[in-house]
Amino acid sequence: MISRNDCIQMDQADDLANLKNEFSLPDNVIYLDGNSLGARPKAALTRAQEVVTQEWGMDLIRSWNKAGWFDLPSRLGDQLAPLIGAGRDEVVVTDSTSINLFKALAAALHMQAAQAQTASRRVIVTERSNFPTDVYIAQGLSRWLDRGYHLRLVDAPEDLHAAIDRDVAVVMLTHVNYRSGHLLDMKTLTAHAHAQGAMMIWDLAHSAGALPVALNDANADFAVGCTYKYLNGGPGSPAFIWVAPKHQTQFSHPLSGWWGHATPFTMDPRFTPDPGIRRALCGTQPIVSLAMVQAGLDVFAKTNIEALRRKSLALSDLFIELVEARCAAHPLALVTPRNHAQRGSHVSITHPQGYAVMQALIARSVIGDYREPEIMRFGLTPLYLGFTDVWDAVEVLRDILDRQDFNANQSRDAVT
Ligand SMILES: Cc1ncc(COP(=O)(O)O)c(C=O)c1O
Ligand SMILES: Nc1ccccc1C(=O)C[C@H](N)C(=O)O
Repeated sequence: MISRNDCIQMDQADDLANLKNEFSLPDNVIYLDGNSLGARPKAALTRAQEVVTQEWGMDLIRSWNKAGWFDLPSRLGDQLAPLIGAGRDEVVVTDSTSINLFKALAAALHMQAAQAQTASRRVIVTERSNFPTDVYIAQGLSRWLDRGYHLRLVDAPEDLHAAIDRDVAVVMLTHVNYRSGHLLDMKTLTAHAHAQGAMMIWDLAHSAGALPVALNDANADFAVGCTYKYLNGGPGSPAFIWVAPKHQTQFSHPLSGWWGHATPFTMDPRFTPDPGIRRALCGTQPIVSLAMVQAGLDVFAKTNIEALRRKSLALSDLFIELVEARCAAHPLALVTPRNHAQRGSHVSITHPQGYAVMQALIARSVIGDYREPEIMRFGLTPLYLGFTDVWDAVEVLRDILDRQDFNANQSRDAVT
């Protein structure tokens, strides 16, 4: 069995170990929640100071031009694009994932309704276990359109193929499931959706910055995702939206605000969409928060996503192996697939007292989170975690379980 010393040696041999220095993390905390809120890049503080004191404080309104605030959604989109297999002028960083999904779904339904072969289709396919906001947005939009659109909720990844048939207008899937950590095969599912005449939207919330994504190669239609998880943009930092180049001129969504206009400062009462990806914008962006996204993205310029993926899988393999070996006496069950091709960058494990056990871990500075039902989630973020951290985290888990050192009557916080 792997020892702590082995882990120390693995850290010493790890080319990516230095990247941890790019982040500010409290001493003695083992942070296993980068899948929900990424750690703070050190550069974020300097950047925030610059934006607040110089750009806002001194340059005031001039910063929309001088500091490039107005172009920031596109500049950051271009910087993010290579991480998701997209090109220049294909991505903007803006709004929230929920809102971007609304735009993408509205645009996809609109495009399908405009084609004779697909106009009568009314089914939107997603997974029942998708992150609830995705399901809610699709339900909300369907209700609002009032044209009979409805969701087909699929219960298991292996049932997706059969559920995507010729009644389907749009398939809307999350690449890595927030709860199970299950990674879907983007290329195969996209090809199948297209073969059935459906359009394909991917939510990359748990894959952007966590593993290589190849949107153009997979021939996907639209994608959205957030920047506050593996991209380390900060709490509530704006999300992104990608529109395949071939769809950009038809991409039309109902949130046609002035930032999506071709010439916003002509103040024309008629809406003429920007010819390119900026038509996906709506209105004024939270510049201070948006500026932090750059600090997160800059870290990726110092490494590459393939190397990060290799380390992420090595960390999650180690975590699974150690939990199974050291906590074998306890009622734990692995939810996340063992197969690398089906695993994202977090590992989910159930325990009947999952919430209480997670609170006990957090009290001992091993920070993960909890999702219903009974799931403890552990994010294995290769940018700032080492192999010894994994060993130490499992040791704390073992100790808590062996000594039953958790409070089964633990009351729930608002955020779990
Ligand atoms: C798959 C997925 N989509 C969307 C979201 C969140 O969307 P929003 O940032 O709009 O709250 C999350 C997590 O919060 C998520 O896991
Ligand atoms: N945005 C948040 C705000 C508060 C608490 C959690 C989140 C998350 O991002 C949850 C995450 N999407 C999840 O996979 O559970």
